[in-house]
Amino acid sequence: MREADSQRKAVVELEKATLAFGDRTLWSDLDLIIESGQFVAVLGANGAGKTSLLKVLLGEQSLNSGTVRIAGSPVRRGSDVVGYVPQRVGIDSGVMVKARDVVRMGLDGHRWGLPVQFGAKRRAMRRTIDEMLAAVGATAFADAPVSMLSGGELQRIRIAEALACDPDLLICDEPLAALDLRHQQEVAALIDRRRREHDTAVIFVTHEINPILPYVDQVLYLAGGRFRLGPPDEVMTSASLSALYDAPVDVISAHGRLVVVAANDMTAGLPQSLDDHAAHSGDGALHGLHDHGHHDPADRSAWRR
Ligand SMILES: Nc1ncnc2c1ncn2[C@@H]1O[C@H](COP(=O)(O)OP(=O)(O)OP(=O)(O)O)[C@@H](O)[C@H]1O
Repeated sequence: MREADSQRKAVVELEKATLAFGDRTLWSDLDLIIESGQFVAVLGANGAGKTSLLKVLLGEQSLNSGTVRIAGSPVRRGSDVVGYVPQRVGIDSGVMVKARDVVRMGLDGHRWGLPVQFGAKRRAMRRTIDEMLAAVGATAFADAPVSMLSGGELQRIRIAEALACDPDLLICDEPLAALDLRHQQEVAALIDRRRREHDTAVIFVTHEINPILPYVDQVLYLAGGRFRLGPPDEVMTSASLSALYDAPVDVISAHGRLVVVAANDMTAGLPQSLDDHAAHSGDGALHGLHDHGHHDPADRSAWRR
């Protein structure tokens, strides 16, 4: 048990949540509680409903049934208790927009055109922005135009923007996409540090779980209208994923990582194509996982419900 467990609060509360488009159910009867400081990874093939789940939490998508609450209140768009790192890496802005301007935007609910601040207010805002930039290791390029930044630098700025309003919940939609391994690890560690130091709850959609596995408390694995939810060492097993897909899936431990593999001919009849997963790793592996050496099962068990 972590020290602060007694003070943990439920940041996300999904109860019997169901989302369907037409006659296609993405997930149903989903009960998910994410407490402050908890890190939840959402996995699943293309089209499994991961981004749609995030949209529900952002107030952009209604449930067909069930309820969703964030920090004890019904969800609403633009809530400042929620920080969002979107899927796309680019920033649609003029070449002259500086990295620090993007973070400043995060302080104002993601709107451009803050009223001009003077005197003490201006200095306080500048200090806050400097702190956010320092926290994500972006001081060196704070005044660079965002159009000049690398993918990894830009993603740091996006995270600083999302964290600028000190949210209770950080929603990340594939923030590691397009980053090289070193930057994936750095960004993952950065998010982990933030949730530990500020008790920020994190929900993190990813196709590449290796860089975050050391930090994940729970995995929500979506497939074919069903899901598995629990600590990684319970969800990411051959038995668990075979049951989820209703087909043979092997979870193999290799070189300190887990790799999830499906037979090539098993996709027929499955509710979701496993080929989609294979496409991400290029060799039939569904997901590369996970360095057991970093895990602390006793720590994670605190999150079991
Ligand atoms: N508003 C909508 N109306 C109808 N269908 C939708 C709508 N939004 C999403 N879908 C469908 O729901 C499915 C799930 O989409 P979603 O974006 O949540 O998948 P995902 O798991 O995030 O996929 P990916 O890994 O490709 O990003 C897709 O088949 C998508 O076309």
